[in-house]
Amino acid sequence: MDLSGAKVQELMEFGIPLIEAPVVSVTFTVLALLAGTLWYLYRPYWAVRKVPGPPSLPLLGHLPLLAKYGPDVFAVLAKTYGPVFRFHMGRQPLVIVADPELCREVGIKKFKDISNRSIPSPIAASPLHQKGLFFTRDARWSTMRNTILSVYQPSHLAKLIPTMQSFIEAATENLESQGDMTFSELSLKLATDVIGQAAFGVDFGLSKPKAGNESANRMSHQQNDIEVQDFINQHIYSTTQLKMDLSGSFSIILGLLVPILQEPFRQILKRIPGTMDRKVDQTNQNLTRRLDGIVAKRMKEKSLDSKDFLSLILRARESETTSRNFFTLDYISAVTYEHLLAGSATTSFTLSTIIYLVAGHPEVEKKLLKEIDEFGPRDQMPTAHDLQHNFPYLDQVIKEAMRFYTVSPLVARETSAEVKIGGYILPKGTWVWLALGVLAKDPKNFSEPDKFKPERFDPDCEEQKQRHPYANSPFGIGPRACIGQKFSIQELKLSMIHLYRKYIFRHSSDMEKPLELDYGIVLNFKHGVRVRAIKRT
Ligand code: HEM
Repeated sequence: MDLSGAKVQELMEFGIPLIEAPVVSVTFTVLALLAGTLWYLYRPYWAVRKVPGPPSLPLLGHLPLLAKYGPDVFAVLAKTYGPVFRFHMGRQPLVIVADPELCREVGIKKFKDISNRSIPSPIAASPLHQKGLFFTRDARWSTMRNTILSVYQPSHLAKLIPTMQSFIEAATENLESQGDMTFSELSLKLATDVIGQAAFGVDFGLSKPKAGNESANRMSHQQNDIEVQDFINQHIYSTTQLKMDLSGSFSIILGLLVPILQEPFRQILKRIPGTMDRKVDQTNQNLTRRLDGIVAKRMKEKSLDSKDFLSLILRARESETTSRNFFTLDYISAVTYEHLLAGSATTSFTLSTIIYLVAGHPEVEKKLLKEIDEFGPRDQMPTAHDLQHNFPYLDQVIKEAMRFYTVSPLVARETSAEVKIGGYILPKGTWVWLALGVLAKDPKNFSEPDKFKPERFDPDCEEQKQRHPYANSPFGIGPRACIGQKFSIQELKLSMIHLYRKYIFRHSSDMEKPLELDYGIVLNFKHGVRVRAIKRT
C-alpha cells in the first residue's frame, strides 16, 4: 500500500488503522487455511446433516460416546434417534441402519447402488487386507465372488466333512484330563487348522495334542511348529491390529481423525524403528511374502488335483479369461489369507459362545444331549443331509447363540450413487452401516432379548412366525452376505455333535459373568471362555 502523507493523515483522523500488505496477505492465508480445514472436517458431515444424530466433537466425532457405552452405543442411539441415524467415527460420519426392513432395502432392494464396502482406516493402512473379497469393489468384486462361489458348491462342502471331523476328533481327545481350560483358545486353534487345511491344503497342526515320542519325526515337527507358530503369530498380530477404536497404530488413529494424513504418515512411520506402524508393516510384508510363496509354488505344481480352496480357485481361474485377468497372484494370496482370517476368528468365537451359553443353561443342555444321543451310535459320522435336516434343536441353539453374541455386529457398505433410505437422501460415497447387533437385541422381534432361549427359533413358535425375516442376520444380507456361511455352520454342527457325544461343560470358577468382550473388526473375548470338560459315560 503506497499512501501519500496527506492521505495517511486523513485516514488516521477517521480512526482507520493502517494495515501493511504482508499483514493482509498473511491474514488472508490464515483465513483461507482455516476455511479449508473447516471444509475438510465438515464436508462429510454436511452431506448427511439431515440424518439425525447427537452433537459431535470436531475431529473426535462420537468416539467419546463409543468409549462411554461400548458397542451398546448403537442401541442407545437407535432408541433416541430412530432406525436411521448418524454416528461419527472421528471425522467420518456413518449412517447407521438399525431396522430389518431398511437393512433389506440396503442389502437387497437397492444393492445396485450400495454394492461396495466402505474402507475403514485400519484397512486403508493394510494393502494385504484390502485385496481380499471383503473390500474389493465393483466389477472386480463380482468376478472374484463368482469364481469363489463355484468352490462353495454343496457337493464340495460335503466332501470336507471327513477332514473337518478328523481335526475335531484329534483336537478334543481327553479334554476331561485338562481340568479348567480356556476353551476359546482351543477352538481358535481348531478353527485355524480346519480352515488352513480347507483353504491352503496345509495342516498347521495347532490343535492336535502333541504326541512327541518318535524322535525321528520330532526334529522336523519342531521345525514345522516354529514356522507355523510364527506364521500364525504374525496372522494374529496383523489381525488384532485392525482396531476400530483409538488403540491402533498412530497412522490408523490419524486415519480416523484426519484421513488425508494417514498414508503420508504411514509411509514415514513405517521407516522409523520401534513404531507400531513399522511392526504392522513388517508383519504384513512377511505374511504377504509367505502367502505369495505358497501360491506361486501351487501354481507351478502341474497337477492341481487337491481339493483345497487355493487349488480350486487356481483351477477355476484357469478356465476363464476374465477371472484370470482379475485374479492375479496378489489377489489370490489375499483371498486365501482372508479365508484364514474370516474363517477362524468368527467360527471359533461362535463355537466358544455356544459352549459358554449351553454350560449356563442346563435345560438347553438336556434337550440338546437328547437330540444328539437319539441320532445314532456315537461313532456314526453325520452326512451333509443329516446336518441339514436331523438336528433341528441344534439349529435353534446355534441361531440363538449367534443372535445373543453377534460376532460381526456392524456391516460396512458405501453408496456408489445417490440413494434414498428411510426417507433420507444419501449422496454418492455415503458410508452406510447395517447394525446387525442392534437388530438382534430388538425387543420388537425378540421378547426378553437378554435371555438365551433357543426355542424362540422353533419354526412352530409364534415369535418365529411373526418375526421379520432379516431380524437375525449374523451372516449379513443379500448378494454381499458371508460366503463362508455354510462352511462355518457345517463346522459348528460337526464340532457340537462330537463334543456333546463325549462331554458336558461347566464354567470354571474363574470364568467372569457376564462374558467380557473386546471390539475389533469382529468381537473377541477379553479373557476367554474358561470351562471344565466332564466326560460322559
Ligand atoms: C460364524 C462364522 C461367520 C460369521 C458370523 C460371518 C459373518 C460375516 C458377515 C456379517 C459378513 C458381511 C456380510 C454382509 O456384508 O452382508 C461376512 C462376509 C464375509 N465372510 Fe464371513 N462369517 C463367518 C465365517 C466365515 C468363513 C468360515 C469364511 C470363509 C471360509 C468367511 C468369509 C467371508 C468373506 C470372504 C466375506 C466377504 C464377502 C463379500 O464381501 O463378498 N466367513 N461374514
